[in-house]
Amino acid sequence: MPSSFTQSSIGRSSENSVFSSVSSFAFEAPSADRIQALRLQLATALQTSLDIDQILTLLHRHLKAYLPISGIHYVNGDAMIDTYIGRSAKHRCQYQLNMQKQAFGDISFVRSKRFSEQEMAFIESIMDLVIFPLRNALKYREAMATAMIDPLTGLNNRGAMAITLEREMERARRNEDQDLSIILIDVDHFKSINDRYGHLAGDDILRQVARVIHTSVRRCDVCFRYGGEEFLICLTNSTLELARSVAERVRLAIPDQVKLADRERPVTASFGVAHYEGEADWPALVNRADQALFSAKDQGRNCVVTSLVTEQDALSL
Ligand SMILES: Nc1nc2c(ncn2[C@@H]2O[C@H](COP(=O)(O)OP(=O)(O)OP(=O)(O)O)[C@@H](O)[C@H]2O)c(=O)[nH]1
Repeated sequence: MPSSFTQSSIGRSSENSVFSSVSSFAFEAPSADRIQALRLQLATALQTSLDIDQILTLLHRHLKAYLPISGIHYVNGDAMIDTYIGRSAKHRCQYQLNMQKQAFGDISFVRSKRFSEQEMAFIESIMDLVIFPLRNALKYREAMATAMIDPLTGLNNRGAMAITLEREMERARRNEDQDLSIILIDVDHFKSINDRYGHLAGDDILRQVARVIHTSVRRCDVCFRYGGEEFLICLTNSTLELARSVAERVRLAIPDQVKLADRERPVTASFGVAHYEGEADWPALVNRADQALFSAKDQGRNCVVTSLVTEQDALSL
């Protein structure tokens, strides 16, 4: 842990400089012993979590025992975080969190009554305990996001896919009338593209295909690189017919938008589509899409095949 952190690295926002000189209710500054006890409790509690909302909730809970506050607002533009714990209110006391020239966002304490200088001094006496857990939580969040992204295409990777499919299948199970479909996509004759144009050109084709897939679906649909030259789209609230029409749209867009250097031959892909029918786990659902994809390859490639579940199949799911 860097030891150079000082109180001055918490920048109190200038907008808080307008405060009434007399607090609208009596705030009795805790004794040095009580502050010491709070610091110990807080330090112990805040280091139990790497979740930003949970850290703020713990901070809110501990502070409330000493100082009446309605809520805590935390904003970090770089990390795209804007989160509120508790209730919003008119007055705020805001701090910029900085450590070793790095910014970790702005934190505001809010309530309906103005904060006095004494109260702000009290808040500042514990603020150094907040910055380390928040910094660790931000780093953890960033690491998790990186671990879920395929570096070549920028799409979500297979690990993220397993988590998403399990979550969406669970949701569809809970809400029985909610549809869920997936599309498995495999670039046709990709080995020959690599062989003829080289591996780097092959990589470029994969990036272009990923872009076409990503831009052809709704914002709520999630796209993954399943592996090699295979991609998967998870379509929430989508029937088999809707998923089929999306697959058809992507199928037509690929040869239109993906370009090989010499433009001699179009790049195409084959598609397998499956609707969730109560499978026990995600590999069972992907396996049905894979069988449909296999049929698409067998039927000459550059086509969409949907997986139809017979009554007999449904019984064995
Ligand atoms: N450039 C590049 N190639 C990859 C990557 N991952 C897998 N491949 C190649 O993708 C090719 C896939 O070939 P096959 O599985 O034979 O499939 P295909 O040639 O597309 O044939 P069909 O699927 O039957 O149309 C292999 O040559 C792999 O080496 C990658 O990240 N970049």
